[in-house]
Amino acid sequence: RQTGTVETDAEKHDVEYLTPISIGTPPQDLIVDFDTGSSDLWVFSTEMAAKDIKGQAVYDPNNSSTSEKLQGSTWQITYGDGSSSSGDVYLDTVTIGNLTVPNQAVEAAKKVSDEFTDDPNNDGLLGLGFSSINTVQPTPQNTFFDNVKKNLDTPLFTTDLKHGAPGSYNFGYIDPAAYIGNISWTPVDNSQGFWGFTSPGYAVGTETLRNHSISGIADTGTTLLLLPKSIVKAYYSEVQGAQYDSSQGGYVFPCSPTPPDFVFGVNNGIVTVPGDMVLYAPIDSANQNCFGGIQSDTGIGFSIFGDVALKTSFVVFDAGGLQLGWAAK
Ligand SMILES: CC1CCN(C(=N)N)CC1
Ligand SMILES: CC1CCN(C(=N)N)CC1
Repeated sequence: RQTGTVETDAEKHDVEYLTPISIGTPPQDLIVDFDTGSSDLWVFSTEMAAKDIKGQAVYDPNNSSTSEKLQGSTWQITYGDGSSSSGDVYLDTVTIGNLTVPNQAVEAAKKVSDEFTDDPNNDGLLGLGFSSINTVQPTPQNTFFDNVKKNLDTPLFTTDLKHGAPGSYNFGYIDPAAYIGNISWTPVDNSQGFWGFTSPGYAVGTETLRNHSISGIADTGTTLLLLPKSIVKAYYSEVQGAQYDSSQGGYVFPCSPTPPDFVFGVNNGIVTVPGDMVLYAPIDSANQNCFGGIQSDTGIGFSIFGDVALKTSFVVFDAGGLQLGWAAK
């Protein structure tokens, strides 16, 4: 049985976290977005039109002695922000850190939308959601984690995303040095293929927790913390000068003073999002006004505990116990 670890690094404003992987023989190195909110491993490839590739590394199945085309299989995925990609499928060796899966479904892109073409540092996505929402047709394929978990000491992975510093994804073990205090555990609802859970409530600043069920998903592929409109309104009502700015598509507020912390419950524990993490990014060159890291989940159907929430914590994605563990660090 094994364990593994790989370092992940944030793009500007922690908009996404990029992690190196190797595909094929000899190994082809790509840097991809590990995404617990989806379940396809897809990469830029030599099958794409040259105009759609602007700086990304590509996977060339013809340059891998271990690639094997999954005849007749295709994939197509659209993400929450409207971006999309599609293509065909190979089985090939995929290595993350010291962990290798010999026959991983590698979804080679033939087409990607502009959001991906215009993101030169991102060579694809590695889904860490449940394989039930893999988009390969006619036969959905397993995620890397689903394929590797039988070889792990225990079937879990952990995230330790950080603000403006390298973080890590660990597989098969819980690193006691990576967190402080106790881990708060809560059951996972994977019925929609996500790492879903229900938080019992929230608080603004130092007030006591308000009882308010918040059902959402732990999602490394979403940048912000997207919550019910009523909670977002309650939070920004306590931020001086905060207002909904339709041109920006969300709440903005003066970058100073630092806004209050946002706290959400996890079972009988709490997770604190420090006010300075809610200061997501300046919207003007004078850095006067900032776009909020907490925004509304309207239209999605559930909340999304994205990177703004995850980077405050050490989080255990436990497929064995079907539970999420949140700890401070
Ligand atoms: C429900 C949505 C959450 C954001 N997405 C994602 N991380 N892949 C898409 C699905
Ligand atoms: C979950 C995915 C959403 C779309 N992405 C993007 N536009 N770069 C990547 C992450």
